[in-house]
Amino acid sequence: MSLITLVCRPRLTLLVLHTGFFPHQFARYSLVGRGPNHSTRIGCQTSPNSGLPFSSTTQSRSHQKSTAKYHKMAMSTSASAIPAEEQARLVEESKRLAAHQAVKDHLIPEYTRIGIGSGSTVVYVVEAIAALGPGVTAKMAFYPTGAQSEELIEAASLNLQYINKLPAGEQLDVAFDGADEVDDDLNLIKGGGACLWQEKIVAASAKKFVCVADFRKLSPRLGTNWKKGIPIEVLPMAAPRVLHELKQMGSHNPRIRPGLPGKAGAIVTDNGMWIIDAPFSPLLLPRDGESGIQAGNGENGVWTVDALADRLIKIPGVAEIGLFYGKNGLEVSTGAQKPVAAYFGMADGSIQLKEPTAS
Ligand SMILES: O=C[C@H](O)[C@H](O)[C@H](O)COP(=O)(O)O
Repeated sequence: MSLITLVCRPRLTLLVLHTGFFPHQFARYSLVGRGPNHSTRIGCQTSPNSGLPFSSTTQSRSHQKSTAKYHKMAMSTSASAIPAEEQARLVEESKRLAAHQAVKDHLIPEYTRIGIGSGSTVVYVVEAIAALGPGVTAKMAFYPTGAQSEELIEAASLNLQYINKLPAGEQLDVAFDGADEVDDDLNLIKGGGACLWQEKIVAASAKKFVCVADFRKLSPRLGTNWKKGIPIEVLPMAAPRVLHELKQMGSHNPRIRPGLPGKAGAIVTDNGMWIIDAPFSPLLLPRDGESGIQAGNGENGVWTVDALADRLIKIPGVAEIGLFYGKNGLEVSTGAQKPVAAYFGMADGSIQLKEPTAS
């Protein structure tokens, strides 16, 4: 890979790179800085993402200038214009591109403890790590977030270790994971593949959590592109009363996720729980509440991410929720749920990187 251009401004850095993944075109790598005011046991599955549109044209105003390229890409890849096979290929290449760049940027050879998330994008994270060879990886231990990532680690002949063996008070150096949707504040929806509880434990155990995704996951607000609802891991015996409470909170048609076609009845997670998918109207960002607008506390079904997450986790019977919110690892030394960086492979072969900026 050869660096062609490097431009740095206070909140915007643009790197233009060639990559080997898209030999037919230049792959661009853009870093978008954000201002504070911008806008049968099935266990973990690879998330089908059928609820996502192939292309997304939604971006906050503050991102319009820096993501003009993104709009161009989205228009040129409308679902009707591109055959399904080509769409699938572009999505897979986008995932691979994001994953390889994230590993290149964040897997420092001196690291010894690495968290590996779940889903179809993480497959390329493991691919990129394995490609580094035993000379780099032999002294590293890899911590899975469920049965699927455990298999990925073993299949790549990487050293498997478990989070319950992490000495108290110590942290992973980095954790990589996918997401179903990522908003302007780097809040995430996760759990589309029925993994979320172990993912949250591993992400919160890492000094830095890095998210990898394809362009369909990029969204100004959670619930804009991902319409299936917020995945909530629940104790099976509590499911009926959790459903009732979710409806009272304004969720539109929350449902227990079925295990079909693989399993009749409810899907069962790696932790023996069920998943409820609870759709809400697109969630506001915390600043909407702070700006004096009377919204975000559930009145008329309108929630901010933080208010909804705080409320959901308190429902008796809820084990964990698929909202990753609050602080990131740059803001707190332990327990952060939000990523310090999110890499999006774009359909035109570029990479968009979202990072928090100091306020
Ligand atoms: O439950 C699944 C996990 O949260 C995944 O990380 C998430 O669904 C994204 O999966 P994928 O990379 O397959 O889109």
